[in-house]
Amino acid sequence: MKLGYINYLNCYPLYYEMMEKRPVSGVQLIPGYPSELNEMMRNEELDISPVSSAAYADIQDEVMILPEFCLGSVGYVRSVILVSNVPIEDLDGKTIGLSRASQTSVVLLKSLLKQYYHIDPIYQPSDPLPVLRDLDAALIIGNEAMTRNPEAVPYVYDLGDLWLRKTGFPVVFAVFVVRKKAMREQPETLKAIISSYHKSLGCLETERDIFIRKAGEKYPNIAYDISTYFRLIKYEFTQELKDALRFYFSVAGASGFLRQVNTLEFIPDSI
Ligand SMILES: C=C(O[C@@H]1C=C(C(=O)O)C=C[C@H]1O)C(=O)O
Repeated sequence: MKLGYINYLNCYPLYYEMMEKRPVSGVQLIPGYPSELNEMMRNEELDISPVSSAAYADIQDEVMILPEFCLGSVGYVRSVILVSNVPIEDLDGKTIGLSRASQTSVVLLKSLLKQYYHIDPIYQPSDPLPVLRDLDAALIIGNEAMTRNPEAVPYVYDLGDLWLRKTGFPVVFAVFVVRKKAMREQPETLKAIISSYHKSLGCLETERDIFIRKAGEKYPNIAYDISTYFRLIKYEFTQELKDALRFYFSVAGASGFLRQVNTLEFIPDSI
């Protein structure tokens, strides 16, 4: 089975067990930016992967969602930010760079600015770590949002925090999906991956110090406290986060930024 891995600190807690301790037999790990994994999932090059929640709208007919895991935040997340040379209210008609690594946060930012700020900026794709000199503002996600950046920026907005304050909802940035075909053909491998994710999250509690140290060794450029970050990211796909995801899809669908998602299709208990 080909299993995607978001090559960011945020995904590490679910993969610690299989990357640092016991590989899951029959599984080939494919690392990438979220947008790359989204694309590979669309092209049937991956069987199971975290994907941007926004990408689920495109592939909803071919996949099912793992009901227990997600990458989310209730408010402040730290790794999804809008950096800007002007206050957010003044971005009408201004140019905003959008990290090519992202899909969920791109749609989230566009929905927020359209529906809640009533402003209409010019968007352009940008490198994951953009040069702000050529832009008025930029959306940055993942590790790139947490590396020490020598460029001083007057305004930094945390999009998890902003979304909660404007809408009252948390954010689910990524969901874990499996192709229906792979689920039918290799249920045992799927179960082994799910079990490894559970064990991994268990290790985050039982051997926290070594876990955090290894995460820091894998991603040495992170400028923030990793232990705190692993508390900000929500890995358990709670009912509150499922409702938040439905809300996100309703806003993004109504804004015309995503295909409508009417139901979240989860894998059955009896795989
Ligand atoms: C919290 C994050 O969530 C992410 C944001 C994503 C997106 O915007 O499409 C996708 C996966 C996650 O990596 C982050 O990148 O820091």
